[in-house]
Amino acid sequence: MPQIDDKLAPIYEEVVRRNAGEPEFHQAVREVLESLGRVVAKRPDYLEDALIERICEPERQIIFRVPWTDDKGRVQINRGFRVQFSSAMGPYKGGLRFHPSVNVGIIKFLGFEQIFKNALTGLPIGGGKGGSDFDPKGRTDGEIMRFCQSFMTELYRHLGEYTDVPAGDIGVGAREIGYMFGQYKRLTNRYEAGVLTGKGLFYGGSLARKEATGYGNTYFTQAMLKTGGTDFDGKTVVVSGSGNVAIYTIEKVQEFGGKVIACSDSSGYIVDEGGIDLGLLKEIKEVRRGRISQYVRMKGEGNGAYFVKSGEGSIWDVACEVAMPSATQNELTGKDAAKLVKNGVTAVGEGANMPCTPEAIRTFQQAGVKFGPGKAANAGGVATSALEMQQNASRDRWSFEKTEAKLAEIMRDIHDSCYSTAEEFGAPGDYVIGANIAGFIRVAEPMRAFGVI
Ligand SMILES: NC(=O)C1=CN([C@@H]2O[C@H](COP(=O)(O)OP(=O)(O)OC[C@H]3O[C@@H](n4cnc5c(N)ncnc54)[C@H](O)[C@@H]3O)[C@@H](O)[C@H]2O)C=CC1
Ligand SMILES: O=C(O)CCC(=O)C(=O)O
Repeated sequence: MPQIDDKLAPIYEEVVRRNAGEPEFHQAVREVLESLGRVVAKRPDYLEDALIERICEPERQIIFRVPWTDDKGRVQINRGFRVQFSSAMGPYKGGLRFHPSVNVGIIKFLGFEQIFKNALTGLPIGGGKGGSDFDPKGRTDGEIMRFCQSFMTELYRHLGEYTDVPAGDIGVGAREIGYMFGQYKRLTNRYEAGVLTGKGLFYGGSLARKEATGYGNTYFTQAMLKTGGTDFDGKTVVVSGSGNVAIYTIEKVQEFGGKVIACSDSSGYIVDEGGIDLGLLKEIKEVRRGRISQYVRMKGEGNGAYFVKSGEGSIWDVACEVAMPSATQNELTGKDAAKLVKNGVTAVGEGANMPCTPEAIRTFQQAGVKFGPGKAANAGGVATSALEMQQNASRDRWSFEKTEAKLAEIMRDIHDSCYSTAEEFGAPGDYVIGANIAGFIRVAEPMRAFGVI
């Protein structure tokens, strides 16, 4: 297991002590601190003024009650969160997650990752994350609307285009952003378009934001493949998940000539050896909001597609050359990684946040698999959110082509800065170290300029 430098180990111990029972947050902090040993060896001044300790402590954490009424007239209670982690680079920026597994530790890990990810984009956005333990599964539009309105009725006072700008994440897409924007507008009596991103195209949303995270991961992974003189063309690819990130990863990989043969949801995974039919997948997931097993039923018997129920196998048992985990944290374990390596995987691009466990990352890196960590590889979503903010601030609207071209350029820049930073700090080819160090330096500099705050 990689070690934390002696000078940084007490910081990690204090994070664990102060944030007891939050293993995902510990995991995210540990990975960054493991990388930073190389930085403080060269630049011991970064140890001054508790700068690293301050990065590990959120600027503000908000936890609130969200009461709402279901369709049967019963009052339901959920818990809402917003962790405003770092405003060193700009207003807090990061998504909202609605999922029953949400707790403060999950939101803190996501907010912490977001600081470095947002810094890597080179755009002026700080790091934050929020959400609720609300489960949207099986809820009607009316229930979703009442929940979103209640959630925003508390959260609105902490937001603003210069303060904190949320967007979507798991369980939060254009429908939820629409309800929340409507309630924000009503409560504040302000048409403040830049307060949320991922908005619908009729009221200030950006073209290509919906596609951006999946497309961005595909651009990043393509850049990694190119360092080995290859690309997606003709490669077999597995993408976990079947939500926003997964769908638009599949779309771009197919455009680049790759063949995506499997995807999943929390009920299980499907394999289609002929290549996923994206039109059918979108119909099931974006229109019907259905389960992934419907793919096999709708495709019809004898068409080479099959479904494996959750618990009866893992999507990572499916052999592929490129793996793009795009569902949730710690979904790909050391055992899964060993299986993928045995089956010939050559590159992994993380679409989700922290989908690979530390053991999985180690297994990939030791086997020489090119590994793109989420905070770099999936930064295209938040980068395009920042482009949405630019369009809102200038009352402008860019074409899909212009926005995607900027996204592609940002992803190439992120790739190149991770690659060159890893080399500079003596770890060539290690994108984890490259991303952590490049992101850290960008945040550390303004923090020092601001003094002890
Ligand atoms: N939406 C965005 O722009 C960005 C999202 N991400 C990350 O990408 C991942 C996916 O997010 P979205 O596609 O936006 O969410 P989504 O809600 O559209 O889709 C999530 C997908 O993951 C699956 N999933 C969730 N929990 C699971 C579990 N425990 N086991 C198996 N499958 C599970 C769901 O069934 C669904 O297919 C998350 O880790 C999110 O934090 C990262 C950067 C930006
Ligand atoms: O677009 C955004 O502001 C947030 C995207 C996000 O939540 C993420 O990058 O994980």
